[in-house]
Amino acid sequence: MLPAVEIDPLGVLSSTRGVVEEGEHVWMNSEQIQALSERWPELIGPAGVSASGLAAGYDRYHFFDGSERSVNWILLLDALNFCFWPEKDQPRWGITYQGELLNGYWAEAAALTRAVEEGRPIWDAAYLRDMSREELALIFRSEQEQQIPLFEERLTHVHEVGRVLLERFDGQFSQAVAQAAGSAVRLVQLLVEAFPSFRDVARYRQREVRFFKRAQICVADLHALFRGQNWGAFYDLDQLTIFADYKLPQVLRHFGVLEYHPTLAKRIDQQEPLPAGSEEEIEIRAATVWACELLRQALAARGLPMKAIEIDQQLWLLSQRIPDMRPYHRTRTIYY
Ligand SMILES: Nc1nc2c(c(CN[C@H]3C=C[C@H](O)[C@@H]3O)cn2[C@@H]2O[C@H](COP(=O)(O)O)[C@@H](O)[C@H]2O)c(=O)[nH]1
Repeated sequence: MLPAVEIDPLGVLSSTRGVVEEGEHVWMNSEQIQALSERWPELIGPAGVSASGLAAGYDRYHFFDGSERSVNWILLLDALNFCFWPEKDQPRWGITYQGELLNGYWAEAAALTRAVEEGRPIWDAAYLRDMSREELALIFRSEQEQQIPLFEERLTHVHEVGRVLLERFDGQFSQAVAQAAGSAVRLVQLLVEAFPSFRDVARYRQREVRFFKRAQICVADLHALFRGQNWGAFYDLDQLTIFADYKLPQVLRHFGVLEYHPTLAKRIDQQEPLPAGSEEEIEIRAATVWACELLRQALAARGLPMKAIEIDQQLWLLSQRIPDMRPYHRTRTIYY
């Protein structure tokens, strides 16, 4: 049985609880959660993330000028922050930035930083609303000739961000942040209500299941890049959950925290596509949310209180450094 959770205003923990309890394809291993909580200090090390919430050195891929332009830039970053992996046996999409070959999320952030440096006003709502296919292709251009996956969906998201910003927030996401009045939960709810592409909600056996991954990470990124100041200041970040992407389940499985039914494990290890909305996909994401909640409780019990978003960041950065993990699940989706 899963423990009770006092506060869950977004309804992510409560809506995923049933999936974890009924799931038949994915399990959590409580001994391995305990073991991971005991290894945590040695794994994460004293460094961990720098005070800014951004791991040292990653700032260079993120445009930041402290103005409302940065607030719009972060919204765009997370409107496009999904699905960077190629078709089976194809090379990954990536870009060369400042002489460094980047792929995945880092390539996305760097491409959007490169765009600003090249004079493309991607922080301007009208420019986003009217962006051409050719312009977006230039923004994500790759020397390796690979096209970023789900290009058309990304163009749709760019237009949506511009249009909704102009319709609802006078072109400035900072106005939405101001309306949230310091509440991360409120801003997540605003994002999900106003921007359809952020409405990361699934259905599992006739029930609604909420993950809100890109809405939650957008708020966490605002907090990190603004170092908790002005548009990055929130009083209830402890009420956010981890962000159910494809790297966290991969690293949790690596530590034996998540276990997959042999049939599912085989499909994932052979990089077979896992349909969006399938029971297996939803069970992987729900178990990821709950495994991190149990890890958070185990860490707190050992005198290591951490927010879910801090556990998320540490696990994700760790997942970027561990070589030769078994593949992550391949669900072609705009949600993560
Ligand atoms: N759960 C969680 N998922 C995260 C992130 C990030 C980057 N954010 C941090 C980076 C710098 C700052 O510290 C930000 O906080 C990207 N992703 C997801 O990973 C996937 C990309 O993986 P790969 O293909 O290997 O690049 C994709 O689903 C993407 O949406 C996170 O932090 N947590």
